[in-house]
Amino acid sequence: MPTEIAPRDRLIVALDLPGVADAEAMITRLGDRVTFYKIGMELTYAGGLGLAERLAADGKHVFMDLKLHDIPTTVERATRQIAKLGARFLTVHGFSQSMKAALAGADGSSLELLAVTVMTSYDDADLAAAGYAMGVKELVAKRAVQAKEIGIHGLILSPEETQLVRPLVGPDVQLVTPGIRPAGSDVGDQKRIMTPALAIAGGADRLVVGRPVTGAADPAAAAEAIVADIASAVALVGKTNRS
Ligand SMILES: O=C(O)c1cc(=O)[nH]c(=O)n1[C@@H]1O[C@H](COP(=O)(O)O)[C@@H](O)[C@H]1O
Repeated sequence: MPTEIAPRDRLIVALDLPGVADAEAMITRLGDRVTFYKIGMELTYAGGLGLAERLAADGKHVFMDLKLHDIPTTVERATRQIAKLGARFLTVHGFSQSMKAALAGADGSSLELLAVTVMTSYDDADLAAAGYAMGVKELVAKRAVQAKEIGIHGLILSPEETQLVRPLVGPDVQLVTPGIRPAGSDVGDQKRIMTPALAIAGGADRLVVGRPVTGAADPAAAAEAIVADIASAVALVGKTNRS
C-alpha cells in the first residue's frame, strides 16, 4: 500500500443525492474534511456534470462513476467527452473490450480509469444466477489480471479481495473499495463489506463511502471519524511494514 497518500485523500465520498442543490449543501457541510467526491449515475442524470467541473476547478478530486460498458466505439467516444470535465477517475466495467476502448478515449488526458471487477452487492449466488461458472473471488482475480495486462490504472473491488488481488497486480494499480461500513452502520444492499480501518489494513488504497456519511445525522463528524480510522490503520500498516 503506498503510504504517501494522505489519510484524508483516501476517503472518497459518494454524492448519491437526488439533485445538485442537495449535493452542494452536502459539500458545504463537509467543507475541508473531504477532498475527494464521487459523482455517480443518480447525480449525473440530475444535472451533475456541471458540478463535477466546478468541483475539479475548485481543487477537489472528482471521481466520475459512470461504469461504462458498450461497444468499443461508444465507450471510447464517451470516455473522450468525460475526460474534458477535469475529473481524476472514471469507472468502466471490467470487460476487455470496454477497458481497452476507455483507455483509448482517455489517451492524452489525465483521466485515470478504474475497472469494476464484481459489484460489492453481488455474492457467489448472484453470479451463479447471472450465468457465471465461477465465484466472486475467482472472477475478481481474473478481471484484475486482465485489467492490469491492459494497462488500467485501478480496480474497484470489495475489501474482502484486496489481499488476494494485490500480489496479482503489483504495487502500482490502485485498489479502490466501496462496501465500507463503520461498525454498527446499516449494511443496506451491500454484501461484501468491511470497516474503514480493516479495509485499509487489508491493503485498500482508497475507500468509497456513501450513506454512512451522507445519511448520517452529522455528516462532517461521520467523515472525520472515518478519516481518523484510516489514519490509525495507515500508521499501523506503516509500522508493520517497517518491522
Ligand atoms: O463503482 C462504484 O463506486 C461501486 C462499485 C461497487 O461494486 N459497489 C459500490 O457500492 N459502488 C458505489 O459505491 C457507493 C457505495 O455507497 P454506500 O453503500 O452508500 O457506501 C455507491 O455510490 C455505489 O454506486
